[in-house]
Amino acid sequence: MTGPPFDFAGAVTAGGRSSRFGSDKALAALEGRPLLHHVAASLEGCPLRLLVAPPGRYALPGWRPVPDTRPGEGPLGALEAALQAAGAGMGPGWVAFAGVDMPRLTPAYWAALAAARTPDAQAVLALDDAGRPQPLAALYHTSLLPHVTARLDAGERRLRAASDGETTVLVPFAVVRAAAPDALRNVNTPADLAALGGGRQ
Ligand SMILES: Nc1nc2c(ncn2[C@@H]2O[C@H](COP(=O)(O)OP(=O)(O)OP(=O)(O)O)[C@@H](O)[C@H]2O)c(=O)[nH]1
Ligand SMILES: [Mg+2]
Repeated sequence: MTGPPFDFAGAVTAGGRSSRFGSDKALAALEGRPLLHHVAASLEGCPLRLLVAPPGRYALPGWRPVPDTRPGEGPLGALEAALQAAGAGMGPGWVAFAGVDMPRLTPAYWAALAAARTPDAQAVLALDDAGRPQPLAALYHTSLLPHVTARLDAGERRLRAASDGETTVLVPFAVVRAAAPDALRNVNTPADLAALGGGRQ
């Protein structure tokens, strides 16, 4: 699947341990393709595509491998690596940052988030059906990098600490659902994958 041309970089983070899944969930199959490919397909329209993962673990044609700045420290560290690489690769701008375990993300989902950007915004997060912001399928601006680095240096590891309220735009679930009904489905366990119709590879 090829998406529309986007004006933001895409970054997939795939450096986790898949401890709840029990084997590498990036490679688990859904509809004959690994989860990694599903997520990447939603971002094929990005002019710069970044895969934040341990060097050599995956090969994804057209995607630039980016090592973690803080290997094994979690997705906030991966966001730091993605913002750094995006800034170096394209200058200041927006980055669509996605977990490898969100196979129902689509170009329409990213377009809906992009349409919600405001001039002062530094992050755009979707709300789920319970009103919770979703930081693992969100847009972040490269101007957040110093803040992310400072939080990491202070010991923070929660991805939701990446942005603060004042410059974060929240997209209502109704808008998300209209664009991509299952976009926020997340695979943490084999049961999550089975619920989407997939199985372990
Ligand atoms: N690059 C990078 N990605 C990470 C890291 N830790 C987690 N992730 C990714 O962040 C996303 C969400 O993390 P989780 O759902 O907790 O995935 P996980 O850590 O592999 O799984 P669990 O071990 O079951 O928590 C997934 O895409 C992971 O691959 C890390 O240290 N580096
Ligand atoms: Mg984890």
